Amino acid sequence: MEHVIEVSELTKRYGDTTAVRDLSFTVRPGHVTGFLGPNGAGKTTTLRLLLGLNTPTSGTATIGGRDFGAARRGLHHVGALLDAQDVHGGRTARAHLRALAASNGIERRRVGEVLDEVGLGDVAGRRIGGFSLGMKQRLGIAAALLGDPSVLVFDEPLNGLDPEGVQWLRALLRRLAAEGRTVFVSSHQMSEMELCAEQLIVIGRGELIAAESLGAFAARGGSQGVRVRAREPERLVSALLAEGAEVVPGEQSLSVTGVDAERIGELALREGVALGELTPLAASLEQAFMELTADSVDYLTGEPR
Ligand SMILES: Nc1ncnc2c1ncn2[C@@H]1O[C@H](COP(=O)(O)OP(=O)(O)OP(=O)(O)O)[C@@H](O)[C@H]1O
Repeated sequence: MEHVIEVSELTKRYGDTTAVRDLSFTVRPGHVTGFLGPNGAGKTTTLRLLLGLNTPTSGTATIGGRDFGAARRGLHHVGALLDAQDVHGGRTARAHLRALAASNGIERRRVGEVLDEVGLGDVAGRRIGGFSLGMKQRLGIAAALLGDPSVLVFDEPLNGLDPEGVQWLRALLRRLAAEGRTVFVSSHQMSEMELCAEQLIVIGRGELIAAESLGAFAARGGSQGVRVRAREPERLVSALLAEGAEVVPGEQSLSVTGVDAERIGELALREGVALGELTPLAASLEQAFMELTADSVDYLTGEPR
């Protein structure tokens, strides 16, 4: 319970705009949970409410059963990265982290440890103003890790990282979760999440679309049929059509829908047709995400839908 993020009937309105609407979900420790939604879906708003940086219009967002803003338990409990650009450019990376450590009662030696952890050890004495976005993301992650917290909240942390940086961060997120921490990471791109998140919270227009495992989410995309390759397919095609399947011949293979792979295998055996390939085609996570959020890739208006 100590590490659980609980959002309950959360609503945030800005004037006529409802950024988050009656949102409820739970994030548990032990695995990476991806927080997905198209631009403007309300992810940043939700994370700011969770961290006590804004006040909800109604509902609650708690960490470990308590309102994080009011509890003020600091970097030891929750480490967060919201906006990597929001740092004092005149300071060096080391000075920035030392100041944070001092104001949070964290030992100085942690500064060196987290700088090495995020790969900034060699540039610790350089001014942050000269850092690339990717380096600032790494610095923001170092700051979040400073207090060795049990809960980590990152808003779009993969933004600006190069491919090596993306791989590094995915591995770090997975490791932090495997250590038993709660790791909640937002992104507007499914492709960023599918290689590291095990659980997904998907929102659109401020409302919950899905809260489930990656596997369950992928299954929503449905089947895209079965690819079949056979040297002499004519008899198999007749048998498939007789079963009510739809068969679309391609250059090298057949695309079969309406009959599953197991039944196609049985029919091929019965007809004495040798198969070179029998591949059920699953819809990609990206497709499932696009389909489910298709109605929400629009900016919010004050008008009721
Ligand atoms: N301070 C604010 N005042 C007015 N409207 C706001 C404010 N903050 C957010 N909004 C609006 O609330 C909606 C949700 O924004 P939010 O930044 O939370 O979305 P997001 O999912 O994080 O999007 P992105 O991926 O683009 O960062 C948007 O329509 C945004 O314009």
